[in-house]
Amino acid sequence: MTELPRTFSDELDVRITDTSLRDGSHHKRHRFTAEEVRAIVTALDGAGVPVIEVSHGDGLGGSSFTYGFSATPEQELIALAARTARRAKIAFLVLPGVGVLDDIAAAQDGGAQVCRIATHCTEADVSVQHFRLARERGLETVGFLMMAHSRPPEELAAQARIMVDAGCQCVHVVDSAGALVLEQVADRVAAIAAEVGAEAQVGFHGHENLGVAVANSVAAARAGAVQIDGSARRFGAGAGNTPVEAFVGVCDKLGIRTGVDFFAIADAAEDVVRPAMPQECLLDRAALMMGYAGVYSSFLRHAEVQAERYGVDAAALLVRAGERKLVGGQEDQLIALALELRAAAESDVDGARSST
Ligand SMILES: CC[C@H](O)CC(=O)C(=O)O
Ligand SMILES: [Mn+2]
Repeated sequence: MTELPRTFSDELDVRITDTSLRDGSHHKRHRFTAEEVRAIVTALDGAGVPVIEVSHGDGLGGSSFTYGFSATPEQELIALAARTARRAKIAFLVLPGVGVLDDIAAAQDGGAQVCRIATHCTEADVSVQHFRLARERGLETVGFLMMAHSRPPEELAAQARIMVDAGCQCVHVVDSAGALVLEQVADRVAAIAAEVGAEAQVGFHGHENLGVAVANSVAAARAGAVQIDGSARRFGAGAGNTPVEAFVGVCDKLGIRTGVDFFAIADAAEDVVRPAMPQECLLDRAALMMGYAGVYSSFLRHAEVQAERYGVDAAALLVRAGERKLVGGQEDQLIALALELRAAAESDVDGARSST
């Protein structure tokens, strides 16, 4: 195995960020209560998870008609999480344009320490002022290159360079669609490490839509990623994220040190996180289609709503979204695609009638 860079401490090979209280927000339609956040932070922190991300699923400012309204204001949840955690750092996500600079300042005032800034993987330039502000304010910074399956490694590396020059301290390969498999992850991590590795870390954020999120996360670590995201019980969009408890168990067996207690995180996932989930994150047909066709995992709930409303199949709608290469922020185009599918189905019926 390639030796892992030891950038955090002599005791840690990879640093895990649990994102159930942010990516899980998509699955829960942004309905987290204060009590759930308190209980989950307490359990994850107790298990030794070093970073816990809390935000609306679409990041700061995401509570809206477009993405769905939060049941509890995210800044309240961030401040509550920061007061609750004894050891873990609290992270938040911001998508420039959805969240604004003032939102970053407010999250830090609430006690958050890690600012994660996400852009589509060809649009890193929109994050420059956000990284600058975050660094000026002394926040730790992470950059998310979302939908990373859609561009080749060298293009991602060029985008990573933009983020790092602006102040990003760790660039994540973000497999938003759960569409990457094994060496496709490793190649992307390695290309970014070759470009920015002397100045910044590389990380990986996986989704389970093709059932390989743990394996992908190991591939990322072996290629040089030192920050790995996951969610206890896979609580995330689509089929969910890399299950933290399984990843920790696999790392224990491979001698990759995460600092997380396997038995404690297994208990947290089962006894605390699962009860807060509306249902398990399923690797069902719709989720599989997202991995196969390369669709944003956060589109799943939106596709289900539009499929129901227009009487079309959610999996077929997601495949069409993949063909059209929709990106985050284009959720409303699912309505147009659902109408197209319905019109196609109606003309099939009319055609069948006129030929009988
Ligand atoms: C809409 C933001 C998105 O959920 C960020 C993320 O976790 C991903 O792209 O996978
Ligand atoms: Mn995600």
